Amino acid sequence: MAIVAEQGPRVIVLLSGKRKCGKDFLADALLQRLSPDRAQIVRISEPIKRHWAEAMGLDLGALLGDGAYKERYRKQMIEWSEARRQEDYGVFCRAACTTVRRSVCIVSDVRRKTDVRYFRETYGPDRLRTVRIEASEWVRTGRGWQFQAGVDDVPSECDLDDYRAWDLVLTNEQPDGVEELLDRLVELVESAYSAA
Ligand SMILES: Nc1ncnc2c1ncn2[C@@H]1O[C@H](COP(=O)(O)OP(=O)(O)OP(=O)(O)O)[C@@H](O)[C@H]1O
Repeated sequence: MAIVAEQGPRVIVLLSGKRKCGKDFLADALLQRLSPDRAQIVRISEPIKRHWAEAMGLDLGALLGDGAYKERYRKQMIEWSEARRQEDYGVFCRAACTTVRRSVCIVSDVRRKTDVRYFRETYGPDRLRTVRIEASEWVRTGRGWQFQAGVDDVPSECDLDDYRAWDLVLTNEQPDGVEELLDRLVELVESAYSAA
């Protein structure tokens, strides 16, 4: 039986979606709207990339960015991290959360049902809000997405495709529609904040 943390953030927003749907983009924009004094972004992939950068002598900053560099190592990182998760499904969520200091935590790369489970068990369901970001393959291709076997057809990309309990589903396709998406995200956070 998991023990729910009494301390920690007042609201946790979990962002999920296919590659290049705009998870990082919207997380950054939401952070600016809420203010970095109050909110922060947490990436479950950060401890994975840190491990890889150290073990392989790679550039951690480039691995964390949205450029081509991380794509070179994505498949290997997925395989390595999958093996670690088999032993302990919360291993990377726990490691990523050691940096949590602010009252609103935006987790920008939720990929598995066990990620959602970890946050629900650790912080309790009342503080949690889940968001699915959608964009068509056409739009994602325009942002640099290309199908890659071993990346786009494995659980890290597909495990949440059949999850239906999202608190909010957003379509992020229009550059001029961002303000409306942010309004809806802020509303979700503020309602959770006042209820907490
Ligand atoms: N609404 C938008 N308007 C303009 N550019 C956008 C929008 N959404 C995303 N982008 C751009 O598309 C690219 C991919 O977005 P982003 O890196 O946020 O995707 P992601 O879902 O985090 O991808 P990955 O899963 O590969 O990390 C980035 O260059 C980002 O700036």
